[in-house]
Amino acid sequence: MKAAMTRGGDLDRGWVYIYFMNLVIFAAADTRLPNLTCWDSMADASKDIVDGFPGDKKITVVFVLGGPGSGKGTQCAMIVEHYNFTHLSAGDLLRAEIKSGSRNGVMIQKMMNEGKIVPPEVTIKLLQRAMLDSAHDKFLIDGFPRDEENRAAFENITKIEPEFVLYLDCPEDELERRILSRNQGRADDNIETMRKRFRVFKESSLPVIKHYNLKGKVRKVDAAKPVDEVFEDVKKVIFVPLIAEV
Ligand SMILES: Nc1ncnc2c1ncn2[C@@H]1O[C@H](COP(=O)(O)OP(=O)(O)OP(=O)(O)O)[C@@H](O)[C@H]1O
Ligand SMILES: O=c1ccn([C@@H]2O[C@H](COP(=O)(O)O)[C@@H](O)[C@H]2O)c(=O)[nH]1
Repeated sequence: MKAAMTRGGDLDRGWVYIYFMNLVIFAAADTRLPNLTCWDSMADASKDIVDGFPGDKKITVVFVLGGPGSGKGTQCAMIVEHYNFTHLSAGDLLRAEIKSGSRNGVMIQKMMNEGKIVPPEVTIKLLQRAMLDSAHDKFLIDGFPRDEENRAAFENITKIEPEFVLYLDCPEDELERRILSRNQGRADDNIETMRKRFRVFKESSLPVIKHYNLKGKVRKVDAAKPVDEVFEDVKKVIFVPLIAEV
């Protein structure tokens, strides 16, 4: 009897064990639910980088490329005063991402400090969000795409090809002089990082310019001249024949 009771007790304990194990499994499944939801919402969050642009709105993009300090930001600011364009600087968007404390911030900061190019999925997502948030349909995209990987990814994801590329051509010694006297507190404006950035420009960004040149899409300007003279060339040679002044 005692043995039977014990066996019975063992059986009871067995059922209790199974019951609790089931509870644990259900509870575990339950705690996984928010994770699954989180994955779903992550998929949603990344949706905007894979779906191109909504509607039939025609988006006009001009890429503005040139070495570090060639005057991309300066010329873009002048262009938006005269033409109906919105200026998006890839570098500024990345710096804002660092400041926002996002989980990519540390990685972006490290890449920038070394003059390296941030992975396309990060930069394209920021650009695409900025374009979607804007009511505009004409964009000057400054400092992007920095390499062939970024160029191909941008075209594949957004289905946008630039109208043309504004290439600000400037020799290295002038770029160095400008960067070292810019005085905006940028961590990458020092001689060592500047040289790395220039090397990356030659090795990775020039092939992008060559790619578009083969398609007849590059408008090159001598950016070593004084600011106003560069703008005269930008204006007369490039924008006037193509786009009406506002
Ligand atoms: N044509 C020019 N002549 C002399 N100085 C210039 C000229 N254009 C811009 N600068 C100056 O050179 C510095 C770099 O210019 P800017 O920030 O416009 O270059 P950038 O190409 O946007 O640089 P980065 O790629 O590093 O962001 C600034 O201090 C700016 O005032
Ligand atoms: O498409 C881009 C643009 C920029 N970066 C990184 O940012 C720095 C600074 O860019 P600026 O255009 O000079 O403001 C650049 O050296 C890269 O490290 C990038 O990775 N991708």
